[in-house]
Amino acid sequence: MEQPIIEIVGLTKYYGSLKAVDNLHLSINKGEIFGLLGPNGAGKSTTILMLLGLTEPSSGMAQICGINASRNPIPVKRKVGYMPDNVGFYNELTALENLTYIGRLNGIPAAEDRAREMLTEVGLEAAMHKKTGTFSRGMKQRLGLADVLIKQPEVIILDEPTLGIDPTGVRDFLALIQQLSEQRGLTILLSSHHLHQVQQVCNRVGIFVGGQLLAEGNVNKLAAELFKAAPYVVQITGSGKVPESEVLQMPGIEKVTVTDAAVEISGQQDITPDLVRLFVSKGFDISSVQKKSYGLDEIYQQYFENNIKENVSNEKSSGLFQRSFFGRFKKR
Ligand SMILES: Nc1ncnc2c1ncn2[C@@H]1O[C@H](COP(=O)(O)OP(=O)(O)OP(=O)(O)O)[C@@H](O)[C@H]1O
Repeated sequence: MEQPIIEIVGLTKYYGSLKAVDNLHLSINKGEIFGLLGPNGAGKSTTILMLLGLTEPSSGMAQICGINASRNPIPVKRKVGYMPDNVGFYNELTALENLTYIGRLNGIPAAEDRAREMLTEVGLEAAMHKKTGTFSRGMKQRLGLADVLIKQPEVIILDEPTLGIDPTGVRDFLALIQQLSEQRGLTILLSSHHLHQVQQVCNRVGIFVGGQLLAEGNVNKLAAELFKAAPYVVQITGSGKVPESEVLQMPGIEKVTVTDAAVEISGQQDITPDLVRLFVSKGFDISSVQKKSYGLDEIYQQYFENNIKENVSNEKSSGLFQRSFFGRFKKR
C-alpha cells in the first residue's frame, strides 16, 4: 500500500523578487527513490532546504514523516538525514573516530560499535582506521552516507551525491543506495543533473526548470506522454537506395529521416518486421536494425528546450509591448 512520507503542497519561495520555487506540488511514497532533476539554479536546493525546515517557505507547505517542516524543524532533523554535496570531516581523525564523534554528539548509545557497523555497511570496513584526509571523494561520500545512516533516519536526502566521483565509484555508490532503500525501507530523495545515473536507480523523477516542476513520473511514463505522437523509433543502417516514399505509405508511419549514417523511422506502432521486409525487397543491404527507446536524456531535453522557448517568447512579449496584449495570443 502506497503511503506518502513527503507531501509538498503549493510550496513557493521568493528571494526578493526572484521566485526560486514556484507552487510545487509533490508526493513521495515510503520506500521510493525519487530523483530531483534540473539545471543549476532550478530550485532543487531551495526545495530541499524547505523540506528540512532550514529555510521558510513564502507560501505553501512541506510535510515530511507527518511533520510540518517549517513549524517543527527540530523533530524533522531526527527523522531525516541530509547529505550536502560537500561533506566535511576532520582530516586528522580516522573514519572511525570521525563517525564515533558524530554518533556521540547525536547521543547515540555505544556510538563506536554503531560507527563500526555503519562503516562496514557502506563498504569502508578496511579503511576505517585511515585518516579521512587521505580519502578519495568516493570514500568521503560513503563516509557521508554512514554519517547520515548512524542517526537511523526514515528519509535521506542527498544533494548531488555522485559529483566528482569516477564512473566505477558512481556505480558502486548508486548500488549501495539502492540496497539500503530495499533492505531498510528507506525513502531517498536525490538531487542530480547526471541523468543516466538517476535513471538507473530512481523509481520516479521530477524535472525542475526555473523553479517549476514541469513533469514527474517514472521514465517510461514520461517518455510515453512526451513522445506519444510517434513512440516507436527504428534505426536502420546499411547501403542502397532508401525506399522512403513506400515507407511513408505504411500504416502509422509519422516520419522518415535519412542521414549518411542511418535511416530513422518513427511511427505509432512497431512494424519493424514489415520495414525489414520492405528494405530487403527493394535491394537495400541492411547491416543493422535498432529499436530506439527514449531515455531520461531525451525526456529532459524536450522539457528543457520547450521551457527555454517559452521563456524567450515571454521575454519578447513583455519587452516592447504590454504583457496583457500578447497574453491573449500566446498559444502555450
Ligand atoms: N539565499 C539566497 N538568496 C538569494 N537567491 C538565492 C538564494 N539561494 C538560492 N537563490 C537563487 O534561487 C534560485 C534557485 O537556486 P537553487 O540553489 O535552489 O537551485 P538548484 O536547482 O539547487 O541549483 P544548483 O544545482 O546550482 O544548486 C537561483 O536563481 C539562485 O540564484
